[in-house]
Amino acid sequence: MSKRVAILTSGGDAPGMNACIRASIIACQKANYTLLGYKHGYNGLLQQEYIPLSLDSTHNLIQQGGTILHSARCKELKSHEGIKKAANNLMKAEIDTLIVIGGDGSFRGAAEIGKEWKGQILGIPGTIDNDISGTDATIGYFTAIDTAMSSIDKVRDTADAFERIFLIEVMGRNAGFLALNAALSSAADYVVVPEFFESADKEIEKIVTQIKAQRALKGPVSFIVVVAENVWPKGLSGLTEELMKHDISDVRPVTLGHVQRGGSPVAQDRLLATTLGEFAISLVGSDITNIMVGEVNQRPVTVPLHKTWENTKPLNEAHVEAMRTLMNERYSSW
Ligand SMILES: Nc1ncnc2c1ncn2[C@@H]1O[C@H](COP(=O)(O)OP(=O)(O)O)[C@@H](O)[C@H]1O
Ligand SMILES: O=P(O)(O)OC[C@H]1O[C@](O)(COP(=O)(O)O)[C@@H](O)[C@@H]1O
Repeated sequence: MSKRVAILTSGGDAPGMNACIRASIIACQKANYTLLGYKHGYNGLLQQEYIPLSLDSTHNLIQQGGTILHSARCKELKSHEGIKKAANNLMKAEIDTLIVIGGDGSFRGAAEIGKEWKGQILGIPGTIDNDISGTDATIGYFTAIDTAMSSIDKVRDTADAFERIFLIEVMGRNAGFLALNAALSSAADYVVVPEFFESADKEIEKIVTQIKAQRALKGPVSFIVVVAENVWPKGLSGLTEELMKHDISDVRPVTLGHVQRGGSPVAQDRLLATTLGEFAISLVGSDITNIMVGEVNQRPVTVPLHKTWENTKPLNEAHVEAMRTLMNERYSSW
């Protein structure tokens, strides 16, 4: 039976969102569903700002970063009036299924809409932070690791030339996935992640121990500390001040910033986005609702929306072990 499906991208944009939209368009066309795209995240839903999405939109889309539907954060949806308006607009537009590509905040919004609207709601995880429980990875995460890694490689060149200490801030909101994996893949010397951060005092002792031990062994060489955002009190300037108190100066801070959200998606993000987009459309019309589609051990799964934020996703254990041996505790036994 023909269905009217609406899709939107919400919260921080992530490379691969377009690949997911493309897969959804093609799968809808094959199933003979009408697909509409709400623009500007939930703002478009509240303003009834939508466009038809057809095969005309899919050409050269898989490789484009950002999102052709645009994204936004939407304060109004956090109020009960906003939720009611969204539900009402979905009813007026005769939508059967709403697909939300976004992070945990966007899923909270979707779950609230689900309390007021009887249609089907499907979430697809799209965020560079990878901080969503129930899926091994989120769309955009792999590209962001790559972008951060190649930026750190470049900083390493000048760090080596001057034998300097660099502090590099990586995004991730309140999670350390991006920082840890960018640090491991760029052979950084130390990484500060929220999952293991106890206090600035304890952490600074560990960092200084590693820097001094490394220098005692090798002489003046470069040292790269990757720091997850929102962890160190007063950020990189706070950490620079702490290092100066330990007689470590000539430190340079680098904040990678929003460059980490851009760029053409790498193959892993395109594959994840494509399979999740196709899988979501295969569920349209079923009685599965208020769920996120995800991937665990390379298989598609469905997860109740509330579990995506209620459960905390742990860092990969093997990555944590590698972090200890190769970075944070490398010189502990010297
Ligand atoms: N508790 C909530 N109730 C309703 N809507 C929410 C809630 N939390 C977030 N949202 C909506 O989702 C949008 C995106 O959330 P945000 O946390 O900024 O990004 P992300 O989805 O990437 O985590 C918010 O701007 C808001 O419109
Ligand atoms: O784009 P803004 O509003 O500056 O937000 C920055 C935040 O967005 C992100 O890039 C992505 O986070 P979300 O996917 O949760 O929106 C975070 O890593 C960062 O903390």
